[in-house]
Amino acid sequence: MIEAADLVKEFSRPAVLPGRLPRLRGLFSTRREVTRAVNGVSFEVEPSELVGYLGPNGAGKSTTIKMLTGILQPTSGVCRVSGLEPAADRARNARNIGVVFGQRTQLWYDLPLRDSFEVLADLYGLDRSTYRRRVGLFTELLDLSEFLDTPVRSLSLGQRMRGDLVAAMLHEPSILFLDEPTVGLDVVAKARLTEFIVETNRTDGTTVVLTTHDMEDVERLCRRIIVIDAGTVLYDGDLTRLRERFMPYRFLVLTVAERSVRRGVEIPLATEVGTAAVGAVLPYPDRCVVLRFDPRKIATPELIARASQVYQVDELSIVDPRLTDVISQLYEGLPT
Ligand SMILES: Nc1ncnc2c1ncn2[C@@H]1O[C@H](COP(=O)(O)OP(=O)(O)OP(=O)(O)O)[C@@H](O)[C@H]1O
Repeated sequence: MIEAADLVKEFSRPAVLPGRLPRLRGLFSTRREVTRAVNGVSFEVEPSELVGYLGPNGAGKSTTIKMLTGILQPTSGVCRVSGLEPAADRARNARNIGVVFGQRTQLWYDLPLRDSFEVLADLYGLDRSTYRRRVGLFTELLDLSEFLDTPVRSLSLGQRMRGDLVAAMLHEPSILFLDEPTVGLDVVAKARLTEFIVETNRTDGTTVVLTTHDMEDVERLCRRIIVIDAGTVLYDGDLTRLRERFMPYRFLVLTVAERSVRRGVEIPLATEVGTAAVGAVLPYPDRCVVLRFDPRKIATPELIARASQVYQVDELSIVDPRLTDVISQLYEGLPT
């Protein structure tokens, strides 16, 4: 469905010259500085996949998305989306894809939301019955009825994002590119949006490429992630396997009756760590014991049984390392 093969994008701009009045001198210089934003990225996305495209600031995520949507022409390499070359076949590509850039809107600020949808429906040549069916469906799923007639400039960020999603999906695209769709949204708005994305992917089989810094979104939505840094792919695969490779342990979090119930018994294959390692997970940190263990070396029930011999346990839970920490580890290239 989507194919990127050795994709490269360079940006070139006039060099900043040293010395006095650099900007003025730059006007008369032919020297240019080149930034290689995407540096040989290759991947494939199958129909109906929901893939997270992750990376730190400036990694080249948006630049990749812009090449796949036809906004930018690659410097070299090839990309194909539903068999089309996006930059060369922009109009046809636009019929197959929906795009949301969270930082920008494709709606018209002065028009009520409904009128923006009408304009887009005309642009896509949707017949009236399809248009009505789609807007009806989205109005219900995303709860738009209260603000359909409100000018876009007066919408809250969450309402505007919901409007942008509908705008991207009116023409029933088979592929959705979402570039930070939940940035700045509160938890309720975020949950509504992510549910909608999951539902669209599941029921319509829409292929989704999602760029985000929000690891909660990633955990909720994606089984597969592609991680890039400095324009190069660092990891492409299953989220579970990423955890296994970079942080192959889990935490057993215990609330104990008293901190002093140790009876000098060792718990092999588990290390006691501070709550900071898993975040403050319990309301009584002074009675909280956190054991780090490798589930490949000791089965969780066995560890729990052993821990119960050492501590008088009131409550327990198993916590995985935070995805943020796993990804940071990946950026640093330090498998444990
Ligand atoms: N139009 C442009 N002209 C020059 N350099 C650019 C341009 N667009 C992006 N870049 C540079 O390319 C690199 C990658 O930028 P890009 O926006 O793709 O990163 P990103 O991974 O989406 O980052 P973020 O998470 O901050 O949005 C950065 O160094 C950026 O400064």
